[in-house]
Parts: sequence; structure tokens; C-alpha cells
Amino acid sequence: MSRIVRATVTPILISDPPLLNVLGVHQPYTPRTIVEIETDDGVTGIGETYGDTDYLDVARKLADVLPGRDLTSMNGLYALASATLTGATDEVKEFDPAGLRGTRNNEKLIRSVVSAFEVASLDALGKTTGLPVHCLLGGKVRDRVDYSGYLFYRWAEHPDGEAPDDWDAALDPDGVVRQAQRFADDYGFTSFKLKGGVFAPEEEIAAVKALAKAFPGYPLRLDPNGGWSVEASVRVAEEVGDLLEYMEDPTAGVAGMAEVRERTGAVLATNMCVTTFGEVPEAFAKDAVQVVLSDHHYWGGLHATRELAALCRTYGVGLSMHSNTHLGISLAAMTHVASVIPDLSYACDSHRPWQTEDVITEPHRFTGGAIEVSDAPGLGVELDRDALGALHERWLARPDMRDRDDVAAMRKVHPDWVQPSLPRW
Ligand SMILES: O=C([O-])[C@@H](O)[C@@H](O)[C@H](O)[C@@H](O)C(=O)[O-]
Ligand SMILES: [Mg+2]
Repeated sequence: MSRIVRATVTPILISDPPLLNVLGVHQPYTPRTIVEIETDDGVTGIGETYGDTDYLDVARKLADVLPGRDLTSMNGLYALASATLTGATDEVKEFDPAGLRGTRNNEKLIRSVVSAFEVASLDALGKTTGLPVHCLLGGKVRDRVDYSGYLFYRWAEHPDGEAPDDWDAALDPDGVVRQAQRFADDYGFTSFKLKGGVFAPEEEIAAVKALAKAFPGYPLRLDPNGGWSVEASVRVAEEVGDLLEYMEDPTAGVAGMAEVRERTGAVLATNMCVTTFGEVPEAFAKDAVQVVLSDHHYWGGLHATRELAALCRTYGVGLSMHSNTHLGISLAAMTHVASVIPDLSYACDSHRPWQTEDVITEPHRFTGGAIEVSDAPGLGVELDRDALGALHERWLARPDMRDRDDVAAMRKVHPDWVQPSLPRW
């Protein structure tokens, strides 16, 4: 049995474009945490998760107590991580990511941290046994995992010119269609999700209609992160419901989602009102959600994602996959777990095409809108130590960017901006 001899946590800051959402805009740099687990066989496994201070604190404490434990003792990670969480973490800053990812609680925080250690353990175990992670999860049922092109309203550049990329602004239906065309040309995506809640629903309805015209028959999704009232959601469903594969979190909360469902019959997906196991019973009982967007980070890892899949299957609820800003380690983990869930029948979300940097030596390539499932041992990716070092240096140099804050970033352009309360429309 392999034993863990060292667990290392490295905070980094990665470039991020000025992507707009219902609460504000992305900062030029966003934090991620990279986890390495070394075993007494001389093998190292890697994992990745959120990097904001709350996550980093728990990750560092969990790393300290891992040496000496069996590599396979992954089911004990949650209890270990919980025991490290001593201080209160419910101080809510002005930018509250709960507005994008649902309830903010310790369970989700701990699960998000645990996920990176579980993935790193699976990677190390795979390298030790010569098996790819999908084999450790029971074996893949598909060789390629489909992703949807994740469209954002965006500015061409950040106000101070930091972290530039080569994308144009997209602030109207034409800009959104141009962005989708580039995604289709460069990555082969055959379905699109538009991050909404940025402009009044009528403008976003026009963007969906423009996409449907430019890409006939492509599955489309619109996600305002709970930014609409029930009435606005019903209006959107009536206008473009038949063009959408699903509406994602049109309105915040189970009661509102259930009402939209009842009044429109629209298929509703969520990564906001069902984000922990405890939120499942009420939402399913009220038919508030027809598709759950799993996210192995905040559901607690790859095994937990399979548990969620079993629950969804039991209740006849669909499963798709949510994404936040992430790098190639997480993309590899997402692809392995998606490959082993038979009824994950929707294309997954991924922010990865927006990132210009990575910490793996050979970043993935999307072809035909999909990522090939790796059969190499472990995750099938290698850490690029130079890149990790450089991005960690940036983290050291930029304490102002160590916590995601879409409200502060928006205030640089609109000095009076405060976090909008939901519903915004
Ligand atoms: O990155 C963003 O702006 C997204 O809005 C993200 O934070 C959400 O969690 C996510 O993409 C979603 O599907 O809601
Ligand atoms: Mg969403």
C-alpha cells in the first residue's frame, strides 16, 4: 500500500479575460490552488481547485495532516478537512460568489478543497498502478467527452490593459455570434451556452435568436445566474424556450424555479439551487430542476460526482456539467469523470478555452468540440513546474488579486457599482 509522504499546496494567479456576468466582471487574474501528493513509491499526483483565501487556508491545513496516511484513504478526506476548519468562515464580503454558485457554506468549501486532494490521490494511484483515472472509477463508457462553447458578453480588454488576449468585445447579438463562430472554427463546438444576466432579458433574447439563426439546430443554453424574476423568466421561456436545450438558473431559489417550470414546462438546469446533497430532496420533490450541473469541485470529487449521478438517475433528473475558471488539471479530471457516467448526455461546460495559461506541459486540444479521454496512467497530464513557479510568483506579487472579486473589477469602470441583488430584472 502506498503511503503519502508529502502534500504540497501552491496558490497561483492565472490570467482571465474581462468576462461579464450578472454580478460584475472577471478580474485580470484569478486564483487557483494546485495540489501535489507524493507517495513513498516516488510518485506524485496532482489536483486543482479554487484558490481564494478561504479555500487555500483549508487546503494548507489538510496538506499538513496527510503525510503518513494511505494513498487510498480518500473516503476519510472530508472528515479530516472538516476537523481543520476551526474559525468561522461565514463572513460575507461584498462580492459574494453565492450569487453565481448557490449557497455559501462550509460543506461546499470543504468539498471543494477535498476534491483537489481526491483527484491528486487518484492521479498518484493511477500512476502507481499503471491505470488511467477512468479505470479507477470503473471504466469509461465513451472515448470522447463533448463540451459546449461557453459564450460570454465581454469587453475587448481589462480597463488597465492587464492580461490581454486576442478576442474582440462581444456586447450585442452580432458580437456574440462572432464569438461563437470563432469557437466553432477553432474548437469545433456544436452547442453553445451564453452567460446571461448581463443585459436586460430582451437583449439576451435577441442574442439567442441570432445564435439560433447562425447555427441552426445547435443546442443552445442561456444562464443568467438567477438574474431574472419569475415573470421575466416566464417571458424569456415564452420567447425563446423552444430554441433552448435548457434554461439555466433563470431565477434564484427552488420556489421560483418550480413556478417557472410549472407555468412554462421549460427544462431548467441548475448549478445554483442544487449544489450539495442536502439541497436535492426539496428541489426534486418540487420539480424545480430537470438537469443538475455537476461540478466535481464543489460536489466533493469524482466519486461524489458519481454518487450525484446515481441520485439523478434514480429520480429521472438529467445531469450535465458546470464549470468555473479552471486549468488543464481540472479539465482532465472533468473529462475522466464524464467518461464514466453513462447518462451524462449533455455537452459539458468548460471555461478552459478562455484561459491563455496553464500548469500542464501539454494543454488539451478540443477537436470537434470534444476532449479525448486519456488512457495514460493517472490523469494523463504532467505538471509544468516552470509555469507553476511563474504563476505562483504572480500570486506572491499580487495580494490584491488573491480573492475573486467581480464587483471590485466592475467598479474600475463604473465607480458606483455595488453587487446587484437578485433578481436583477
Ligand atoms: O465565471 C463566471 O462568470 C460564471 O458566471 C461562473 O462563475 C458560474 O459559476 C458558472 O459559469 C455558471 O454556470 O453559473
Ligand atoms: Mg450556471
